[in-house]
Amino acid sequence: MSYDREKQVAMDAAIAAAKLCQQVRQDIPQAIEKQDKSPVTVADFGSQAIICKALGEAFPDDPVVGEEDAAELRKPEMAETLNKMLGYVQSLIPDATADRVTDWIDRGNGSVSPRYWTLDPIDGTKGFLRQDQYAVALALIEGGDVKVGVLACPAMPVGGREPGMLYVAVRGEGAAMMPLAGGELQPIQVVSPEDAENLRFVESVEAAHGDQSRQNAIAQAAGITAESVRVDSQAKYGIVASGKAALYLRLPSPKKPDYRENIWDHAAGAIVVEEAGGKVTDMYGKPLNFADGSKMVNNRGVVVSNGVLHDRVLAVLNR
Ligand SMILES: Nc1ncnc2c1ncn2[C@@H]1O[C@H](COP(=O)(O)OS(=O)(=O)O)[C@@H](OP(=O)(O)O)[C@H]1O
Ligand SMILES: [Mg+2]
Ligand SMILES: [Mg+2]
Ligand SMILES: [Mg+2]
Repeated sequence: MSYDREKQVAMDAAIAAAKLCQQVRQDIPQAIEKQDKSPVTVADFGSQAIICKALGEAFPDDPVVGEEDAAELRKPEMAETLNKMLGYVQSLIPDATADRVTDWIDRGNGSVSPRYWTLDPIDGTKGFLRQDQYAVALALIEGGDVKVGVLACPAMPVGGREPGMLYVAVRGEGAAMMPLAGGELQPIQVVSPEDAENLRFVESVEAAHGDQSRQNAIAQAAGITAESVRVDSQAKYGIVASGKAALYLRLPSPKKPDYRENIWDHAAGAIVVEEAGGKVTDMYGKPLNFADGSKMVNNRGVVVSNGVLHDRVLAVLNR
């Protein structure tokens, strides 16, 4: 079956959401604290609204499993935030209203199903707030297999031009990237073992999201001598997929041994790397499970590589 329409709708929606995010970021957004103490901004909500609206119109039967929901925003004390967010959405969708945007956001409260989308409207909210990297991440999953993935990375450097790169993949069709400012999709490939300059590894900026000392020790033992490059969000998957790094390691934080990864933090990135010729598993070599729920309860950590390095990294990790 062809996923041309899914790919196009997902790309257009992610590009529109990325525009909103960049507009919000120019105005120096405020962080709102969620119940789990993690930050969210009007851009996270606006991005989810725009993408869920587009998916709802194009694929009304598809559930969307998104990170955010509008319950807090509907509270009277959040009226100012809601209004601010609405203003940004209206710059792209003039007939948006407060009721409509909150409904669009809540389309993201769907459940994992035989066919569903998963959405992280801003992955790397902390990076977004720091003016560093972040990604709008959207993936279509069917029968537990990711079929389409789109990653918009509005802050990704694009040699000499306005920053912003879009990465996209369809199962069986390869991966490609395109500057967000416009241009053609260009096929991408993971790095080959001969390309010593790009045999570096990437990890999260936030120390609490992984185990940086172990990540560095494992990468060294697997033969990567250069220091890690720390990047926020699924931009790390885009960097591996486009051959700018050979490895992305995300090992469980010793401080949060019970943390389980969310599907929306990995699905889009995973297909982009796989279709660029790389490999993605958990730290024990198990495939990431997108079939059972919004958390990958039976996976621990994530190993993303150019493929060639993968077995060596797993061997070092599990010896
Ligand atoms: N303890 C712990 N362990 C692992 N992962 C965690 C943890 N806490 C949060 N998160 C998730 O990390 C998402 C941000 O991605 P990164 O960690 O790759 O980027 S960053 O460098 O930390 O910004 C972040 O995604 P967003 O909430 O979309 O920003 C979280 O879902
Ligand atoms: Mg978050
Ligand atoms: Mg995330
Ligand atoms: Mg997020």
